[in-house]
Amino acid sequence: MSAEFDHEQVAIRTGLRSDLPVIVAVHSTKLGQAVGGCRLWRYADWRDGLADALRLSAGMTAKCAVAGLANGGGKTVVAVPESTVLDVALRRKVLEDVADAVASLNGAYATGPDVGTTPQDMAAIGERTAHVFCKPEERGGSGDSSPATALGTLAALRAVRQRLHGTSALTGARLSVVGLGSVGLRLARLLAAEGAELLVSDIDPAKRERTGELGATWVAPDEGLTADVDILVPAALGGTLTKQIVPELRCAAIVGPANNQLATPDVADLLHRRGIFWVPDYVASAGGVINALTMELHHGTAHEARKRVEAIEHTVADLLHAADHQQVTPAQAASQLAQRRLDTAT
Ligand SMILES: NC(=O)c1ccc[n+]([C@@H]2O[C@H](COP(=O)([O-])OP(=O)(O)OC[C@H]3O[C@@H](n4cnc5c(N)ncnc54)[C@H](O)[C@@H]3O)[C@@H](O)[C@H]2O)c1
Repeated sequence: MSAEFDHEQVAIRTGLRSDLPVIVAVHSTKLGQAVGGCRLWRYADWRDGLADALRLSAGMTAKCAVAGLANGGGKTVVAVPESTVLDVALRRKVLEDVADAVASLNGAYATGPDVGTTPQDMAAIGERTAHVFCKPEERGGSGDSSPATALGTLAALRAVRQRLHGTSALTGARLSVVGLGSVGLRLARLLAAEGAELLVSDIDPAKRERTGELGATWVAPDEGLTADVDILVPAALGGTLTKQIVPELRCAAIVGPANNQLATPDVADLLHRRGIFWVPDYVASAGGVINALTMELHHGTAHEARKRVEAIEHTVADLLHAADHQQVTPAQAASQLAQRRLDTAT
């Protein structure tokens, strides 16, 4: 993030009902209404929550711009002190405070689920403001974003497979999926159905039961990361790609839905120097947000939403091509594309 303040506005208020700090950062509305999830998380110092809101809202601007969405970036963070017990009653008050903060921005920003919040919480927020997405299907929303995120990651994988082996079919491709949660398991099922050869891993040993249905081989997460495969698919938490792990990697490419995969930004250059394609996580994982925004904020059909999610394949193919052409990393090509789209916005 730049050292200069480059957000359009940041609202920080003490929630009237919850008495907790509610932070809404609107980074950009150049391309359209700013969007970004509501993070309900514990912080030792509320200013760490502010730093998260600033960083994550800027990330949403880039994510929407590269995905070709007519939206900008924003984020809500409710910074819960470590000593506070977040019971059902307090949670309800928090959601009402968030709804009022979002409503006060008069449509500049819409919120959705993030770490610590769910589609049900969005329904509660939706009782006080229309500027919310990913409500449950029975409440008129698009519901759980994991299936669309998995589908979008599959599209990104196709582009990389094409680049590596001249075919977009994943049949016979060797992949290591690290993390069998909501997205990882769905993605592994799609890959297994297409005949990919899968290694799967998770820190939760109970997930091992899934290997049978997937026809996959179970390995420890560390082994999964450094396995000799075509494509590594990080689908757990962030920060797994460290400077130390880069020399150990034996994959040709890394494409996965996990957020913030790089421990530090310079790892993108190290991967590039090792000849490993790394598709930025915010590009590969955009399916969920593309689906929700297309259906809920832009009132498109499920079919249109699916087509836009599948178009991630073209986005990634174009980025790999641009990276080659300009002798830059795919990460640099993605941020250049985002900047171009923002610069040309009217
Ligand atoms: N759910 C979405 O629509 C969505 C959208 C964009 C990005 N993402 C990102 O994708 C990733 C997965 O999301 P999810 O919704 O499936 O989460 P999840 O919590 O359902 O699943 C995460 C899985 O990773 C496992 N895990 C945690 N640490 C691990 C480790 N060190 N090694 C191996 N496994 C580990 C957990 O046991 C769990 O099974 C997250 O980084 C999330 O931020 C998700």
